[in-house]
Amino acid sequence: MIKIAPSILSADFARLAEEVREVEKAGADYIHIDVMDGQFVPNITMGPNIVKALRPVTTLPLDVHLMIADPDRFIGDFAEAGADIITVHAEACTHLHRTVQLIRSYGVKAGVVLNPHTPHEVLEYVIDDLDMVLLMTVNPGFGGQSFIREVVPKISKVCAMIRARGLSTEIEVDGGITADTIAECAKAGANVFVAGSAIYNKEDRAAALAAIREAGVSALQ
Ligand SMILES: O=C(CO)[C@H](O)[C@H](O)COP(=O)(O)O
Ligand SMILES: [Fe+2]
Repeated sequence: MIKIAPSILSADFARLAEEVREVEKAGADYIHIDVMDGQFVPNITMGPNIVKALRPVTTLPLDVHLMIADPDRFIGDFAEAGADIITVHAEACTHLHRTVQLIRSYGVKAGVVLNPHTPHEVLEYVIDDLDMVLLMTVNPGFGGQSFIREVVPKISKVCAMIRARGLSTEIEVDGGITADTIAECAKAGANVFVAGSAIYNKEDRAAALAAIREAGVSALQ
């Protein structure tokens, strides 16, 4: 099954509620919220206040991607603001296992994100506790970057790891996902696709979302 998670990073921030409602109406599965701190990544975006403001706007799961150093400091704030899924970068956590347990302690789904250069083996001792693995297909920090194709074999490796253990962990990919790049990710085993600029930079967001989903679905047929 293909799930599409529009990233509001490329939405019009002055009309955020309408922008979220528009993609919900267009059939989005998750709302992807990119949190950047100007330290782990060279950009600053949104905090728990935005998650809290958007919580009553949509019934879709809020998929909160934390690109922040030492995320333990803010996990409680994002959980209380209404996040349904919180993903943290393995590269930003000194005690990744502890951080995963902290997310779960709030009853929130937990995910670990890997940068393009980070090997999948880092998941080995936490995978049993994860609801989601997020594989970056760009270096995090900005929307609208080009897809890094070298990550595709890592999708297959994570998929094999999950299947070997009989888990149902979701595999999300993020960065440069379009109707052209989704197919190879879907074939490799990803099932959740973040798309920011490929949806929000288009005039007809519903058509853009449908085209991306259709390309993913036909890749699996
Ligand atoms: O995490 C991110 C960047 O760090 C964003 O989710 C991602 O880049 C989405 O933007 P686009 O689809 O335009 O690449
Ligand atoms: Fe993201």
